[in-house]
Amino acid sequence: MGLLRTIRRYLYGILNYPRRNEVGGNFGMSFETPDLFISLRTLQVATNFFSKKNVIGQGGFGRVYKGLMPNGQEIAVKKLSSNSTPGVIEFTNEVKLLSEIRHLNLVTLLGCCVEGSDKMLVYEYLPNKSLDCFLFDKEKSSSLDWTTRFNIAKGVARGIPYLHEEAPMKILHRDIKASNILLDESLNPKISDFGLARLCPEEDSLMSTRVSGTHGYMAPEYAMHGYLSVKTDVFSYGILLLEIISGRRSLDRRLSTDHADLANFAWTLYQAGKMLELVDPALGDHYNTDSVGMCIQIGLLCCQQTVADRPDMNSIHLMLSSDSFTLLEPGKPGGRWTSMKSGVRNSINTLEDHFRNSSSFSSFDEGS
Ligand SMILES: Nc1ncnc2c1ncn2[C@@H]1O[C@H](COP(=O)(O)OP(=O)(O)OP(=O)(O)O)[C@@H](O)[C@H]1O
Repeated sequence: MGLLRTIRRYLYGILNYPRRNEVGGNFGMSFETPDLFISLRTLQVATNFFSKKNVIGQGGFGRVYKGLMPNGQEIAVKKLSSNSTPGVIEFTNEVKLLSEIRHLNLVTLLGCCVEGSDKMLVYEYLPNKSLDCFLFDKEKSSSLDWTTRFNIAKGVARGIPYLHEEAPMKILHRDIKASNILLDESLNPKISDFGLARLCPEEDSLMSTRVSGTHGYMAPEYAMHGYLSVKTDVFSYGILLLEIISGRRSLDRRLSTDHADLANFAWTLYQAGKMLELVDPALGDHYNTDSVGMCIQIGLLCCQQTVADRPDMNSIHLMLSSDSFTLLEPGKPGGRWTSMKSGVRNSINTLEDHFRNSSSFSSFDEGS
């Protein structure tokens, strides 16, 4: 109970500072409270008492429900499982970060609810769900033509540098992957799920005690040694880009060793001068070979083993936006990793320490 009270107090502090009076204007919403808190009762009514019929997704921390607000606005409510202990940290993290950032290619947080053991996040509703629902579904993948895929790749490449360089707080997402790219009615992408996001390290990279993310998208230096930097997001973006081109998952253990790891498979084809064999068969011949070739090369540049050789996200966006960019030859992609280095968990200079020591976290730590 004490912890929940602290979290609530903490969230209240964050959400009312510094724009208590701006919220309605910012979100164009007419919720019953002037801040971001939405009552449990309102969400119960909006989701038909969290009816099974309203379930639109299931994530690692709980179910996602579709809801309808009294003003007619459609919403998505992410309800954290009450027994989800790590979820409390991710929850506070997500609310804090999302309440401060606005971008066309990032999902908008409309509000949150903390009542009793219930913790919920309320987002704008994206009618086309997530990219993975299209990409890895044989029947739906054909509705993603190359122009749409390229537009999605570019949109994500616009959203990440906003997080890295332009947002009020510089942020690492840490979990860029197809299921975290939501699609609006016109299939424009919005990056979601900031549960694992962290403030950008002030130095080039820092160590993280808790290595979290998704297998198959994690940069090897992060998975194995806990080194975290903007280039870990770049690595994940590269994997995502190769998935968008190929319609294949980053890791597919049903395939032979040579084919299971997408980045290595793409690299082998690239070196053999057969990179177009990577293209999703669902695209048939309906794609621009120059544009696809450029994207494969950019994807491979992002996945390089040598961290310093990976481009930053702003450069990637520039490369995708210009035909005349001369791309470097990509080096070897990050190898597969199997275990995390044990010393990582005991590291003193942790990103979590850095995060806690920042003034914005002091109210959370007090009394917890
Ligand atoms: N704002 C939204 N609008 C529409 N659908 C959504 C929205 N948010 C989430 N969903 C759907 O709910 C699913 C689960 O989302 P969630 O972010 O909880 O988990 P995830 O990213 O798939 O997995 P994990 O949390 O384990 O990384 C998504 O894949 C998507 O299909």
